[in-house]
Amino acid sequence: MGILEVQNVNKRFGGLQALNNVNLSVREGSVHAIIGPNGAGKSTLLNCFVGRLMPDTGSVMFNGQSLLGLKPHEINQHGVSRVFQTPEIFTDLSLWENVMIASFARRDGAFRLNALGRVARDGEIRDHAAHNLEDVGLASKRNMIASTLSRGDKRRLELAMCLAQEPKLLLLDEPTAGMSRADTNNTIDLLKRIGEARGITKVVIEHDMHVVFSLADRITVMAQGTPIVEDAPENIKGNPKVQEAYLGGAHA
Ligand SMILES: Nc1ncnc2c1ncn2[C@@H]1O[C@H](COP(=O)(O)OP(=O)(O)OP(=O)(O)O)[C@@H](O)[C@H]1O
Repeated sequence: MGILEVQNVNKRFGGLQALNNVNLSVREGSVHAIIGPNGAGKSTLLNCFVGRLMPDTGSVMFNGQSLLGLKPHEINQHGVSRVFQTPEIFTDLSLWENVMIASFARRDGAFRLNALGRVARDGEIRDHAAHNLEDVGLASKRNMIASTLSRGDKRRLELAMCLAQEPKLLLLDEPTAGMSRADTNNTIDLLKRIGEARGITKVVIEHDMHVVFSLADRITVMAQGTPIVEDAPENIKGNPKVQEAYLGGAHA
């Protein structure tokens, strides 16, 4: 039994079957990549894990509890955090303030900007935020305003905000999209280091195969809304079904 268990999930947008009977089991402590061509349903599936979309049918269980019907912040409080393709950060605030708000949300359940004055005087929150900024390598930039950061640093900041909520499951939606090769490699190292130190289970959606094969210990390949192969990374590349999916052929 995995920490995340998805059974028979279907999601239709009008005439389009975006998810077609999806089953997925994510083992605790693993890095599970979900790959597949554009439009395969990867983001739709992730959205069903975090309360942004409700599947038409099926179940999504995390740690033995159903996530369906819960609000995004309630799912967050269950220990599921998501890093988005476009970082969701407070651009007018300092890095320090951003992470303090996330640390506070861990206790309070929601991001509250109006609590910032009180939060900033809370020693435990300050220490917690400092620790998480340190972990992603942004401690020296903590007083900078978030909007002035490079794209790579913005994503690191968002990661620090996710970590501040102490997730058990971290969902990463193209964590290196738009990054230079150097930044991509730094992010891979960072995610590996954090995974080992904190034992967080990760689900990664990614198009960059260098990232996928550097991080994942299990890969699910989706095509046309359905998982067509699940296997260890070393068995994925040579799989004819995977090659067919990427060449644009309809799967059997
Ligand atoms: N809110 C929506 N309304 C209508 N159609 C949608 C919606 N969201 C996604 N789709 C469609 O559902 C299908 C699956 O989209 P999804 O974004 O999940 O694919 P993906 O595998 O994440 O693709 P990509 O790798 O390009 O991000 C696509 O055909 C997409 O156009």
